[in-house]
Amino acid sequence: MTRRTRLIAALDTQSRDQAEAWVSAFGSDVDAIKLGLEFTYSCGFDAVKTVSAGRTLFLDLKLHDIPNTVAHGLKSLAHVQPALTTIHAAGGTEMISRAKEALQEAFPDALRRPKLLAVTVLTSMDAAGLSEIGVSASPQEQVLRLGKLAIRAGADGLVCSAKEIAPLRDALGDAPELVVPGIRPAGSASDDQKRIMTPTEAAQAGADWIVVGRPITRAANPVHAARAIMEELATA
Ligand SMILES: O=C(O)c1cc(=O)[nH]c(=O)n1[C@@H]1O[C@H](COP(=O)(O)O)[C@@H](O)[C@H]1O
Repeated sequence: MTRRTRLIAALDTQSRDQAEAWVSAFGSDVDAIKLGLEFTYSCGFDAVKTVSAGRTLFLDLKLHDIPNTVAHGLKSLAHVQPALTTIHAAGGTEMISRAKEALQEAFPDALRRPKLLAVTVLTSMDAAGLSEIGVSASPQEQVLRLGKLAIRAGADGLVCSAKEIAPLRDALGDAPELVVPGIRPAGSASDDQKRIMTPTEAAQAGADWIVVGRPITRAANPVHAARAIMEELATA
């Protein structure tokens, strides 16, 4: 199956002005924007709505709580209208299925319903980090375990690193939306990311979306950095 891998720019900032400036500078140089907990906690939901108006929004709040709390939290997203939103797969089957039901109730029109993405193992974790929290499985084994559980429970897609795309596709097929952070163009700093790959590698492995933050937002020219990644994706 041929898929076009699309670029999500992660606008991790506490400044509404900065986020607005990036969004207007990018134009069509990115396919979607991501606003996460840094922006939402600092600037609030009204700012999320204003900054994302007219754009495809990935609202990344990574909910992880008891099923009832997660379900009610998601129901209140009806006024924001993201295209994608996140919960942690480690919340388990009941949390994920209640999350899905909540989105179905809050967005009765399936075409306007946000896709529910389950975060598997954060791309900032490696085997040592997993072992520290009592998980003896490798990152790949743990991503597969959580990914299968999440899709069975009703998630529409998964957040994983590019290293796990091939085994996830083998296990789950083409349908789940795979959203891939931990992306670093060749030669850029890895920062706090541990499981990283380049845009080309992620596209060739079959990512639906890549999520890129600092390599764009901290570049001397964020628009040029975004454009270079789009060009890399187009020729991958
Ligand atoms: O859910 C995410 O988007 C996410 C999951 C994950 O495992 N790793 C990860 O880095 N992210 C997000 O992807 C973005 C990556 O940012 P950079 O490391 O600056 O490119 C950040 O906004 C993270 O919150």
